[in-house]
Amino acid sequence: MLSFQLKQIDESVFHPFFLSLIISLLFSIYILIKWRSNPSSKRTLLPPSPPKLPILGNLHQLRPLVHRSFQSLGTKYGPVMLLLFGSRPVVVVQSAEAAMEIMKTHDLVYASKPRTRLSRRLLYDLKDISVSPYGEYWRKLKSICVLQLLSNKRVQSFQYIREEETDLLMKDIKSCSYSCLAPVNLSELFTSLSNDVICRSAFGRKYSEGEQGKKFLILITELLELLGSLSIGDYIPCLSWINRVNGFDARVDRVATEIDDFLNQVIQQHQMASDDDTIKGERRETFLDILLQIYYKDNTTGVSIDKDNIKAIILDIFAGGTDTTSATLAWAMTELLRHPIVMNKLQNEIREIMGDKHDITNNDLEKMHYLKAVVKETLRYHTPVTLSAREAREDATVMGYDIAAGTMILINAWAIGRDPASWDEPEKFQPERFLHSPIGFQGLDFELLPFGAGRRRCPGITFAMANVELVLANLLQKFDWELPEGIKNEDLDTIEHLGVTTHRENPLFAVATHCYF
Ligand code: HEM
Repeated sequence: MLSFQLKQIDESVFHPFFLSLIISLLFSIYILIKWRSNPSSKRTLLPPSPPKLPILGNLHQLRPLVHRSFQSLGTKYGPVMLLLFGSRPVVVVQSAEAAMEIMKTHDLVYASKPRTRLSRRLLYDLKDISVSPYGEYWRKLKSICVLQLLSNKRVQSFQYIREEETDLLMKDIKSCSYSCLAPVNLSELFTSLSNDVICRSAFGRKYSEGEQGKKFLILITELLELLGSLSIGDYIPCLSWINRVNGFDARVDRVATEIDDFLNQVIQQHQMASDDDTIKGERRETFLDILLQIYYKDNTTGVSIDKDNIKAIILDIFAGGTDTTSATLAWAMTELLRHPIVMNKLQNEIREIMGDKHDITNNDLEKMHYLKAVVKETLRYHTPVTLSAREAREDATVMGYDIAAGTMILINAWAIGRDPASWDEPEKFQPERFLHSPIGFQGLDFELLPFGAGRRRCPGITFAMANVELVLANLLQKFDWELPEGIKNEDLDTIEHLGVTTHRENPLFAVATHCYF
């Protein structure tokens, strides 16, 4: 019996497979010893990492509101953590200091955006600005976008559009809410207003009106919800069948097709309207005209674009300019309704500055310091884009940790805005903290990053803030506000909805109780 076993061992040891295994093992040990004894070789220092499961990595530790899961993991594993989404390494950054290393010190290294199957399918194979890889194409398009639509000068020139749309909103509220003391759906009104202002500025007309318009706004919300979700097939390819079985892929295809149809119509209608206006001599060049001129081979910008490029950029403007602005307005009104003292103080400031004057101008807004503090505090406390994504273009470091090329980086701007290392009582809504503080949201102060920072910083800051300040100031100058009967201020919910933009899960309803115009 014993001899039989030894014979078996002898035979297996000299089997060619085992021989090669032993040789490679000895070789690896030799390489390891040599590597350790060589002082010039560097050992990889990876960021701390929570325990992982095979195949899933850390995905099982994430809840739908991912920014909150990251924050709670961060209390245990620190401000720079390495997670595995399936087999994909993802570094999560949650302190001002670490964010500064990514978005300032090594900004060029981290200037690309992660590519996923989902963003390829929904954003024209990464042809838009927000997910396009760092390079000449992205640089040219972003500069066209800034120059022709989002620069200070352009934003000034759209003042009349903001004023007209804000005026319409006030009249709507007066007739719907104030005249019969009925609750008004502020979330819905903010979405239409934000979309109308950006569409009139960029494309020369509105798209939110009628049944078709309502469908389009729902489509944009659905797009952002899909883009903000974790698609299992992107991280665990062997489980991508789940996306087919649970209907996720079908939903993505439907949204991509419906958006494409809609954008084709936008371009077609724009070209027809432009021809009509040219004949009537009423031509006013829009951002879309400029894109179409580049498309028709006007190569003075040094960039050539096809129709998919145009559609991808229009989509950026629709999505970037609608959801973020309306979410900011809805969160600001939510917190004002939850904090009547703050609301009162803001109303007093606005009404004192305005006196008997009806129309609020840019000059008036400049004097409203408490209004600016309320907006900043809203962006800190309810950061609309909670996570900014980057990809390491080459091997690099963050806070002394090694980061391999291709690693996805997620900067949790929401958690940074609530980091006790940077803020006193971060869980309280206190606009006063900004009254005597130089901290701004332009991307220079890394404890407040609602618009990101560095090369990939949001180009729409001036556009968005001009709109948010004007609408908020008008809402509080022209009306007194209360919650619908039966809801106490402190009971108003702040439940968040998942998506690229984190907005309210439930629409915000309020009643305009007094009207001052
Ligand atoms: C309150 C309003 C807004 C917020 C909070 C916001 C926030 C952001 C954030 C966090 C980013 C990513 C920055 C980064 O990765 O560092 C971004 C990118 C971008 N935003 Fe905004 N945004 C707002 C309004 C707008 C508006 C009005 C537009 C234009 C109509 C716009 C267009 C864009 C574009 C094109 C990008 C991509 C930039 C790039 O990748 O280089 N955003 N925005």
